[in-house]
Amino acid sequence: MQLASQQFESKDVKVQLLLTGGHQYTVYLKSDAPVLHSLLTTIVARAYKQESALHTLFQIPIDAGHSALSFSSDNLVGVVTEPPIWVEQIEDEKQPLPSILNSNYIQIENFLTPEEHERLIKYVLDKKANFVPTSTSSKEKDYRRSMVLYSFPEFTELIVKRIQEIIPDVISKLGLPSFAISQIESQLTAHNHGNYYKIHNDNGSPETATRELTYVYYFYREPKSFSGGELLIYDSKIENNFYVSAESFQTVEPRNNSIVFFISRYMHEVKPVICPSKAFADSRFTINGWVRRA
Ligand SMILES: O=C(O)CCC(=O)C(=O)O
Ligand SMILES: [Fe+2]
Repeated sequence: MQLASQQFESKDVKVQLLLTGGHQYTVYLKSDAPVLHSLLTTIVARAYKQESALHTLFQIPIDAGHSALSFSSDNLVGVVTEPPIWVEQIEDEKQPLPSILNSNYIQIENFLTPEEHERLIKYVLDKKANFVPTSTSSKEKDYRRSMVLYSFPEFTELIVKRIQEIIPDVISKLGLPSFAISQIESQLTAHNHGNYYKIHNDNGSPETATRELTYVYYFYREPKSFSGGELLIYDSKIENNFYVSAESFQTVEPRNNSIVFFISRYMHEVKPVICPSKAFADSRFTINGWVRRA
């Protein structure tokens, strides 16, 4: 806060000081006297509840300098000036906007060997008939559209083993304190034309509360026959002492044979996939799941 008193020539001002307890004193000050400026500043500071500005000792000469009027700024309630002195309040530069915490994620390329990747593609094409439509825990309609394969034992073990190998490094790169892992869950999804998953987090229900990290391994047949399907991970901001999702986000490209890790409580969404052929084999595939803490 600043104070801008009008620019005027120095002249005598009759100043009535209103103090706590109903005390009043009248003093005469020059309009450009620093003490007059301090008196007015104190009133403005009180209006803005700036406690730090409210602990000044005022000492004002009275009786032509034969006496001194001393009081603490805490006791100053008001100031009457004659002629009037209007105080213009200039607010400081705008309060900084609530700080945005950029979401942190890591994406690791070439997660599986080319042979494993190829075997996996063959495998999902074989299992097409076992995929079922996805749902969400809230069962909300039109919130999520994709297909999922819940059982794929031939690959679960491989994926979980690979994740276990790198997880300490992932946790440290994400800047998280290490935690004891109880379980690594996995599912296999296919997003085809028009499929998506609207904004959600992965640990918002009692059954999912121990999910600490989400991972998504992306794979598809080359040449790539879809576009879209980006994963948006929303940043956070503090509102009323709570972390809430911000409007800004990080965009993750679902790159073939890459795996992404992020904190399960982050809000995220999958943008609609455009897959002109609509062929299952051209889908955006994932093996994704969650690392649970003990
Ligand atoms: O497919 C993705 O990129 C993310 C999927 C997802 O958010 C989920 O299954 O919870
Ligand atoms: Fe998710």
